[in-house]
Amino acid sequence: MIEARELTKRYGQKTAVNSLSFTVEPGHVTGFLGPNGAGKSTTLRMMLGLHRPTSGSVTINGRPYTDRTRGMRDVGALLDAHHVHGGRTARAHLASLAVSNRLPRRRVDDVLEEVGLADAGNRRIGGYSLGMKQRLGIATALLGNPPVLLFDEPLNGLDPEGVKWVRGLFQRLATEGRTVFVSSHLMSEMENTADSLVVVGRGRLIAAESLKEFAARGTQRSVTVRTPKAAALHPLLSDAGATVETHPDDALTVRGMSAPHIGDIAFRHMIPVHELTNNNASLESAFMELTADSVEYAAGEAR
Ligand SMILES: Nc1ncnc2c1ncn2[C@@H]1O[C@H](COP(=O)(O)OP(=O)(O)OP(=O)(O)O)[C@@H](O)[C@H]1O
Repeated sequence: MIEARELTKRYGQKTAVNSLSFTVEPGHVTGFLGPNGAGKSTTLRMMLGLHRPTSGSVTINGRPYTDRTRGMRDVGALLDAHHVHGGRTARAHLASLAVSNRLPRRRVDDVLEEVGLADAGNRRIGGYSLGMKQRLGIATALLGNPPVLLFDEPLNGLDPEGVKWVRGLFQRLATEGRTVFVSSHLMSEMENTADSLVVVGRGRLIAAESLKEFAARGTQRSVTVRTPKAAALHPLLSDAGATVETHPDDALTVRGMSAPHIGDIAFRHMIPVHELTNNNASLESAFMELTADSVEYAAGEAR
């Protein structure tokens, strides 16, 4: 389990991480989500002891990372897929890590196989695509077979097949009982990857809950109505108190009124309705709404 308590990091006047408290449980893929500059990388670096918190703490299974002696056997991480020596082969890169961390050499072949780089293992990393570098970064994180895994933007640069593979891998690692913490600035990436979320905006915690609970926070529910008489229906709905937006393809987006109520009004005025669809609050809209609030809130503060 990962536990952040009042975790804060300031760089001079800039507060990159602001009193963050959350826990990340084993057995789940937890998404760490926030717009660019929200403080995700800084938080991950503090988890790994690469940055010292200004105040507060973050522990992994009860201890700060810097107290740990088992290194890659305890925690595996992918921070920056580019941060590898391009002149080496992937196999040599992993082998040197295995030696310095006293890991069995066979782990190198195991993880190359696991990430689909077995055939490319003897090629120089400099010639790798971004997607291949991400796979190598994931292989590096897995090398020590650790119970806790941290990934910073691991889906970046992967093609759709690669994204599907990573999702399957993360789910499997979680099913094995590991703690899997994955950052992204895109809700669309997390939607089918994570089952829990820690959402941050401008260094502050916005939410720490399941994906389902997070989606329910979105308030922007709407109904799509398609009718050849959109121009006639629009004022009828507005007069009844709805907020209506017109689209060029005979469609209206209606807020503040239920689908049955809209249907009844149309029926009373003999207006044919070809479509009446509830648009439930999506994760994306919940994310946009909640992070927009955090930006406004933070913009008013001295930072
Ligand atoms: N070494 C540093 N010195 C000064 N400011 C920093 C430093 N590192 C990060 N910051 C600032 O702290 C804030 C948080 O940055 P961080 O990289 O942690 O965000 P992020 O959520 O990972 O963003 P992204 O999705 O863009 O990677 C940003 O405003 C960034 O400019």
